[in-house]
Amino acid sequence: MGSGQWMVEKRSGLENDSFLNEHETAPESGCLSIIVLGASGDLAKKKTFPALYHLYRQGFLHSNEVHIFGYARTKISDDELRDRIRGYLGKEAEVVSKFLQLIKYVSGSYDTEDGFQLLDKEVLQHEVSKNSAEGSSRRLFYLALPPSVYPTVCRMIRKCCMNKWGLKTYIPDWHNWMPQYYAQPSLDLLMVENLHIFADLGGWTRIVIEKPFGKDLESAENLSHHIGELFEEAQLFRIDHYLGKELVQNLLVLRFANRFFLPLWNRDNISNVQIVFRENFGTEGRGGYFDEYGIIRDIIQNHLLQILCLVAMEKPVSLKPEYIRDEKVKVLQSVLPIRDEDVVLGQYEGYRDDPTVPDQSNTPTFATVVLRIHNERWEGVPFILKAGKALNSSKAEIRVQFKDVPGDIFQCQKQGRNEFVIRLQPSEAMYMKLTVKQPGLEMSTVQSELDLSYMQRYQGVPIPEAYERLILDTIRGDQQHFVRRDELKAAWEIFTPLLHRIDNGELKPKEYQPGSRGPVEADELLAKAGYVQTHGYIWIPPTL
Ligand SMILES: NC(=O)C1=CN([C@@H]2O[C@H](COP(=O)(O)OP(=O)(O)OC[C@H]3O[C@@H](n4cnc5c(N)ncnc54)[C@H](OP(=O)(O)O)[C@@H]3O)[C@@H](O)[C@H]2O)C=CC1
Ligand SMILES: O=C1O[C@H](COP(=O)(O)O)[C@@H](O)[C@H](O)[C@H]1O
Repeated sequence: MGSGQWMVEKRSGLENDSFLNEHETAPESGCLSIIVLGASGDLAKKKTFPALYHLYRQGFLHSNEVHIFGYARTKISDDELRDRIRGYLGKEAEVVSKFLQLIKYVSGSYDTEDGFQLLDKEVLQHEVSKNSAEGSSRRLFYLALPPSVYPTVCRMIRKCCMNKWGLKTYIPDWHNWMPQYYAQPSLDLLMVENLHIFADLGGWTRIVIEKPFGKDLESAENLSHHIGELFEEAQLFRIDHYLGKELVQNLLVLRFANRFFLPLWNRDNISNVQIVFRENFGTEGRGGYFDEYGIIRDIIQNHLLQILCLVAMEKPVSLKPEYIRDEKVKVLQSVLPIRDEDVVLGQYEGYRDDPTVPDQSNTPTFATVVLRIHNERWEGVPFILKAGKALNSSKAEIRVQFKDVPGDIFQCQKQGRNEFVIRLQPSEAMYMKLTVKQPGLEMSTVQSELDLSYMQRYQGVPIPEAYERLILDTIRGDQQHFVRRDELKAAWEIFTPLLHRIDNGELKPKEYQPGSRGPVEADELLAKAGYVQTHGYIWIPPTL
């Protein structure tokens, strides 16, 4: 169904976005308003606005149809907001200043209607100024806010700021008894003899929510329930920015578009899988936030678990977002309860010196957790999720270690196992550690690698920032790389019992030196889980 047409159909409720998704016909034009709530904050400044800038610079956002609104309580002018974010954009002064002109700032509270009514008025004014066909305007709300205010903010958006469905043009007789514009919920008023009439003019309202989505199963479910009463799932984009990273997006291609991985990707061949996140700095100014959450909620329950899903899931029926997310949910539901002996927690020395962190804090800044998947493909293969702050390096990678070669006639086992490593950052790469003949006259073996280093192989090809890609997906209505409600629930089901035990002080983190590998017990757990470290071989990212 194309833009500008009316449709009369028997239907039970308002399902505009789901309907469009189902038919995949949402037009990609029309007035677009992007509203960044929490515009004065850290994420907005460092990630959201720069991502929007890059989309603009590359021509994905057009100045003739897009306008960006910042909203927060802080009382600043448009120019003050622009000055705050200017330094985080780019070096092309002219493009930057054109982009900044698209931004307007509205100040208001998060829990009263007047601010949101003002915001709505500004957005509407922009839509009218662009001669947007009534009903075709698109409103994207990005919640760069602490989760505590999500419920009230969502309520306010629902009440005051939904995309307007213009009726005047299309039902000339009706506008005499209706206000000129109707927000979506009012469409129920259009029920005539059990027929609902609605416009499919490509307009929508979508909400992007930042993690953390709750603190445990119960709080996450409450949040989902609350927001679910206001918006349909198809309107909700729960962002996990690791899903926007280039090599995370490559996982399904690697696994399902390459014949040689298909027969190997299972318990018969793979000994263990490690998914690792390391940062060489501490909580740095975010101690207050971090202490409430800890490394499991901050990194493992979301970023690393999402990666585990993509590594372990079965092939989806097709690339339709719902098929992919169905498979992810199945993997999560197959994860066995976590055993205490499969966990090592750490806290770096000096973490509690931060004045915003309580002196007695039990919050882990490091954790290794071994997950076990109870299904035909993965029974017996440990998935080791490891994350830590203030370690000796910064990187994120997936390391798939294969089993020993049976009947080792070269006696090369001591040199190390085959590994397939996907390096997410820095220096995106994937390499396969394999044993080869040492070049020369002797018949001896050595570990080497097949290396696909992106910087070398794709010279001059820019790798988009995760947020850039995910915001574009939101505008396009593609939910493949966003977390669905049941996925979130299944993820919390895995970690909630462990988190409660940590919160209650039943499990204590071990102290480790900043700049170290973390607690030594973590390496012992790795060895116990079956990981065999290769000695004497180090992969070095190639330089140009
Ligand atoms: N910063 C980061 O790198 C990352 C952040 N996130 C998530 O993104 C969201 C935003 O993060 P971030 O920008 O760091 O957060 P901030 O603490 O900077 O908060 C954003 C804005 O929200 C308002 N705000 C802050 N505290 C409160 C409060 N208690 N009640 C109401 N409003 C408040 C402030 O605006 P004002 O007072 O002007 O209204 C502030 O500028 C969070 O959910 C966070 O977990 C996710 C990944 C990374
Ligand atoms: O979500 C988060 O991610 C960052 C790390 O993101 P990256 O893209 O730089 O790897 C982490 O520092 C932060 O604690 C966490 O909230």
